[in-house]
Order: sequence, then structure tokens, then C-alpha cells
Amino acid sequence: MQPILTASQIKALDAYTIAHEPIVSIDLMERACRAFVAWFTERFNNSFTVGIVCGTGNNGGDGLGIARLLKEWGYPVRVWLVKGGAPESIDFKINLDRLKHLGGVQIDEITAAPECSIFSDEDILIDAIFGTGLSRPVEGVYTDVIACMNTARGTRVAVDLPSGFMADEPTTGPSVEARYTVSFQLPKLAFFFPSSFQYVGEWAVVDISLNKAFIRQAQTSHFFMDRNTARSLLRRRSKFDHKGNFGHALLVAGSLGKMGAAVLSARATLRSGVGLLTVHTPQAGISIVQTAVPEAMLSIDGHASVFAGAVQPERYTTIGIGPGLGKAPETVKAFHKLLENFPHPMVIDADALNILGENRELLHLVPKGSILTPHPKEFERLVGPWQNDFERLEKQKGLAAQLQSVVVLKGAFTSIAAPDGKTFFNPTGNPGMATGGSGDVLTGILTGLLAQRYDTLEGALLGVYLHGFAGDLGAWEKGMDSLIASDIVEFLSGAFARLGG
Ligand SMILES: NC(=O)C1=CN([C@@H]2O[C@H](COP(=O)(O)OP(=O)(O)OC[C@H]3O[C@@H](n4cnc5c(N)ncnc54)[C@H](OP(=O)(O)O)[C@@H]3O)[C@@H](O)[C@H]2O)[C@@H](O)CC1
Ligand SMILES: Nc1ncnc2c1ncn2[C@@H]1O[C@H](COP(=O)(O)OP(=O)(O)O)[C@@H](O)[C@H]1O
Ligand SMILES: [K+]
Repeated sequence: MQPILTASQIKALDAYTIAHEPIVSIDLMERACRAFVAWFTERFNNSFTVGIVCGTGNNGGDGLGIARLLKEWGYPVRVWLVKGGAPESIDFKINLDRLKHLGGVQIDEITAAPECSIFSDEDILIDAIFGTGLSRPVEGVYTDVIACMNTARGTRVAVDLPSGFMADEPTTGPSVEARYTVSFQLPKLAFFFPSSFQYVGEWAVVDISLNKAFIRQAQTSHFFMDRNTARSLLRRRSKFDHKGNFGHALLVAGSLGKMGAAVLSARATLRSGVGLLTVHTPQAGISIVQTAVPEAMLSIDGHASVFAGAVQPERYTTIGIGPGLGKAPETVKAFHKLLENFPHPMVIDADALNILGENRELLHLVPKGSILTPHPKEFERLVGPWQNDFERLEKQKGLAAQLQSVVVLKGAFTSIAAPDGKTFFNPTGNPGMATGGSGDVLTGILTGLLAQRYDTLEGALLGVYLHGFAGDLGAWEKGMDSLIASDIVEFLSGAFARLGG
């Protein structure tokens, strides 16, 4: 699990590394430059012309070091120094001297709005104007240069952060819009937000050996989930285990015309190791569920087409509710009754969330330790609109605290907020999963894990990871475009097997 630190914590981390390794700061900068160049040379060969646009702080110092190293690798390199009032750092000056000493690289200064055609010969534009030192929106000549970079034909690659982009607060001013961002040591919080993609593009983190002990003990509530953590959460079965050890889950899902949602969830619950599964279905779903999921038992509703009746909650370890449920008045009443009668953690998704959004007086009935799995629209119905993704994150933490439950906000980098405010971003999954029914599969997985009495947070972290991993395995085999939700179920076995093996 990787902690996500703020820009000021990273500054302190740099300083701590310099003092305790010990290493002089120009050598640490050289390590950063080499890590960037290792990433760069793997992707772009030296037939590409490379323009490097540098500021005058340490980010600019990185840019100058990168220019020298790429020149040594035989790339045609050109450098622009943007001088708009930011102070010149010592390491910037050292790297400028080293570049001049190497020779053969044209270095031009920009002190006023340039003609944007200056960048037109460059296949690649490396952005090294500002990094984590940015403290306010850019102005003046910086704005002019950034505008030119954003309209240039070359592929933009940002060093550490796109210039103008804020790592820990909403970006309100102009920013470089990078195709790639190569960031040092740790991902920055804003990388995980949908609104940042326009600036950050695809991002990679390169290791520059900053002090690991400092990173481990840093105070943060944000973490990037990883495979080792998921692996450590997965429980192994033991020789004498029997189905009674793995819980009995109830799925309340599906309505006339949406029984497929129940089938997808049910299959995913079974593929996630549950001992027994019962599906509560309206009469319209009886033969569908019995045929499509023979391993599941049925609890049959008196209503022909929707969830309207009572279930016997005492029989079940957990309940997953929502996929394909609809919001009929009978369903609202039946859900209300279920919430009053079921004391254990539940998985609440889709229309069950929409019902909560429209009947907020029911929210206090959500059993503590439950998992809610909204996509952004469902989340907005629960908590109202937000101004920016930082506010969205705060609202997510707020809902988790209010309900003493885990809130899983779905999307790329699905975030998982715990009641204590800790929030985890998930690395697995791909845009091929943006297809109807993917979320129903997640509900099934989480229901299967809670039935096995996984701790709520651990189950949520593991389930979201496995869901995305299965989607990734499916996409590798079938391609993102043709991936469907059933494929995610199919590849769940591979995800479990690889993680457990
Ligand atoms: N040893 C290390 O520390 C390592 C650091 N590394 C690299 O250093 C980068 C951080 O460098 P940095 O701290 O020098 O800041 P940087 O982003 O270059 O900005 C320069 C100065 O601009 C100023 N400024 C801020 N906002 C402004 C604005 N809107 N308009 C105008 N000026 C503005 C602000 O000064 P201020 O005006 O606030 O006094 C700031 O100091 C980091 O991202 C990584 O690339 C790596 O090499 C690894 C080792
Ligand atoms: N671009 C993406 N990258 C990674 N995962 C994605 C992406 N788009 C969708 N997903 C995942 O697919 C699932 C979609 O869920 P949801 O929107 O509820 O779908 P549905 O309601 O059709 O079942 C979520 O788990 C989400 O994280
Ligand atoms: K930059």
C-alpha cells in the first residue's frame, strides 16, 4: 500500500533524504533525471526531436539535467528557459552550467509572450517549468508559454507534474495538458480524479529512492492500493473447511426486464467463494435465475414483477441489494422493512442507493459496517452536487463517517472511503468495464466476501481490486471494446487464482 503525500510532505521527504542518506541535492536531482530518462528512452527513440521547456526552480533543474542526458543518448535536443520572475535555484544553476559545458544544445530564453511557432519543429515537448513548488496559479509569460505548448503538435511529457497543475487542491489557472506525466517516487492525490486527466494524461511513478522510513511514518489519510496488499487480504481455505464456514448470502436483485442484473450478481457472488447463495426474486425471475444460476436457491416474492415482500433475514450472513431492483413504491416499503430487520453489514448498490437518495430518512437504518457502491450519479443523488473532485472526496469521507460504513465510489481509480476518513484508490480496471452490468458484478463479489465474514474495509479493498483485475484479464483476452460484464465474472476465477497463487 503506497501512502499518497502532499507536495509539502514531499518537499520534507526530499530534505529528509538529503540529510539522512546522506546525498547532496544535486545528486538527488541527477537520480530523478536518470529515472525520467529511463522511462523516456523506453518509449521514444532518438529519431524524435525533443524540446525541453524549463522553469528556473528545481523542476527546471530537472529539465536541464534531462536535456544533458538525452543529448548524451543522441537525441536532437533544444531547450527553452522561461524567465517570468520565479527564483533561480542552486541546482538549476548547476545543471545549466553542466549543460553549457557539454555543448551542442541550443538554449533560448523566453521573457515575453513568444510566437507559438517556436515549438513547431519538436516531436516531443518536455514540460519542466513548475513541479511541486507551484504555490499559486501561473500568470504572465508562464501563461503564454503554456498556451503555446498546449497548441503545439508535439507530444507533451510533464516532469513530476504538468506545469500549472496543483497536486493537492483544485487547479483553477492555466496548466500544461500533458499526454504523459512522469512523477517522482509517489503519485499525487489529484492524479486519481477524473477532472485531472485532461492535464495529467497517463501517469507513471518512477522510483528515485527517497527515504522509505519517512514515507512509511508520514501522516496521511490517502493510499494507493497494490497487489501485495490485495494478496495479503485474500484468505486461504483449510483442509477441513465446509460450506458452513463461508456464509449464506442473500441477493435481493432484479425486476421484470432486469433479471439479468440479478443473474450477473449471483454468478459473481458464487465465484467469490460464498458457502450458500439465495436469490430473492419476483415471480418473473424464477425460471430465469434457476436456469442461469443453478447453484443458487430462491426466495420467491409474492409480487409478479418487483421486490415487494418480506424476506427471512435471520437466515443470512449478509445481504446484497440493489442491482436491477427498480424503485416501485412496494419496493421502497420492502427495502425499508428489510433495513429495520437486518442487523448485519450489507452491500447496497444501484436502485437501493437511489431509494436511499430519495428517502434520506432511511439512511440512519443502514447497518454499520455496510458497503455502499455508488457510481458518481448515484453518489450525487445521495450527497448532492460538488464543486470539484476534492470536494467530492470530502463528501465521500463524510458519508462513510455518517453511516459508519465503507463508501466505494466507482470509476477509474475507484475510491474506497472508510468511516475513519482513510481513503484508498484502486489501481485495477480499465475503460472496457464501462459497460452495463459491470457494477452488478462488483455487488456480487462484495456480497460473497462479506458473507465469508471478511472485515468490511478489507472485503471492500479486496473485492474492488479483484473486480478490476478480472476486468483487466478479460480485456487482455477479449479487447476492451468487446468486454462485457459476463466476461468479468468469467475471469474472476483467474483473478482469484493469480492473486492466491
Ligand atoms: N532536491 C529536491 O527537492 C528534488 C526536487 N525535484 C524537483 O523539484 C521540483 C520542485 O522544485 P521547486 O521546489 O524548486 O519548485 P518548482 O516547481 O520548480 O517551482 C519553482 C518556484 O516557482 C515559484 N512559484 C510557485 N508558483 C508560482 C507561480 N504561479 N508563478 C511564478 N512562480 C511560482 C516558487 O517560488 P516562490 O515564488 O513560491 O518563492 C517555486 O519555488 C519537483 O517537482 C521535482 O521536479 C527532483 O529533482 C527531486 C529532488
Ligand atoms: N474507465 C474505467 N476504468 C476502470 N474501471 C471502470 C471504468 N469505467 C467503469 N469501470 C468500472 O466498472 C463498474 C461500472 O459500474 P456501474 O457504473 O455501476 O455499472 P452498471 O450500473 O452498468 O453495473 C465500476 O466498478 C467501475 O469502477
Ligand atoms: K512540470
